Amino acid sequence: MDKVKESPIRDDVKDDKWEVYIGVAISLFVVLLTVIILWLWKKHRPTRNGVLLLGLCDSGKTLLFARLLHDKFVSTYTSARENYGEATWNDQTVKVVDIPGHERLRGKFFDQYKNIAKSIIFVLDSVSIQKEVRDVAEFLYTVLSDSAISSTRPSVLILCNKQDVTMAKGSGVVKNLLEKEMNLVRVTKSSQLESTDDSASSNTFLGKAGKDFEFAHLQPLKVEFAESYVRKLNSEDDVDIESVEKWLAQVS
Ligand SMILES: Nc1nc2c(ncn2[C@@H]2O[C@H](COP(=O)(O)OP(=O)(O)OP(=O)(O)O)[C@@H](O)[C@H]2O)c(=O)[nH]1
Repeated sequence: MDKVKESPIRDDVKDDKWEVYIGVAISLFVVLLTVIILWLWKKHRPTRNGVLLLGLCDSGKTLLFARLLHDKFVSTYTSARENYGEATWNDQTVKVVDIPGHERLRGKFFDQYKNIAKSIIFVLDSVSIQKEVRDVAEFLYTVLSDSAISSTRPSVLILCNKQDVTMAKGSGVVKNLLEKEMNLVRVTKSSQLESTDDSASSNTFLGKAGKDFEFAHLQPLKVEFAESYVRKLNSEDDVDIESVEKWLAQVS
């Protein structure tokens, strides 16, 4: 009887099959690993649904916070820590954080919450703005030039508060005052950076080099201005925060 000769190709075919199986298994493993890594990254990534209330001491942040969240007047004192609460605008639940204005505290709390900022309300006292313009501009410059802010670009509202007081400056005047002062602050900050050769600085240059500072030059970071009062001198329950509520509904 003739012996059936085994084809030498058979082993090669078997080997090829195994290679295909191993290839498919490796591909599946890589896909699965990618899905797991993406899922873990998404789970641990901070959700940007925060509204940060920033500004100097006594600008009215805590009163605004109480109005927005509880629709009531509260007696306030200089905040030593943040106030935190949740509110809903446009069917979106957002975290509202009132950051203390004190110079020694605001940096720490801003750093803690800046990564969740979807929007920032920078509250200022429109009565004392002329006197405080340097401090306001310096803090505002620090906030807007922070690398976390320039990369995530939250919507920014500069709220000219205390409009119930006759001496209060309107938002147009405040904007002009701030643009002039931001120009000076930018020169100081830039020369400070040059003299320290701080190449690791996390702050960005604001506006257009060689041109006077304008908020419009910060695009695509959008900075808007509005007016409000969260109480009247002799009437705690007379408020006007319509501009803020409209803006929040727009940006939430
Ligand atoms: N007339 C008037 N007074 C205001 C207004 N908003 C706040 N105030 C008063 O300003 C003072 C400071 O208000 P707060 O809300 O505590 O200020 P803040 O910005 O939270 O201050 P810090 O906690 O120190 O950062 C309080 O006496 C308020 O009653 C306003 O719109 N009009």
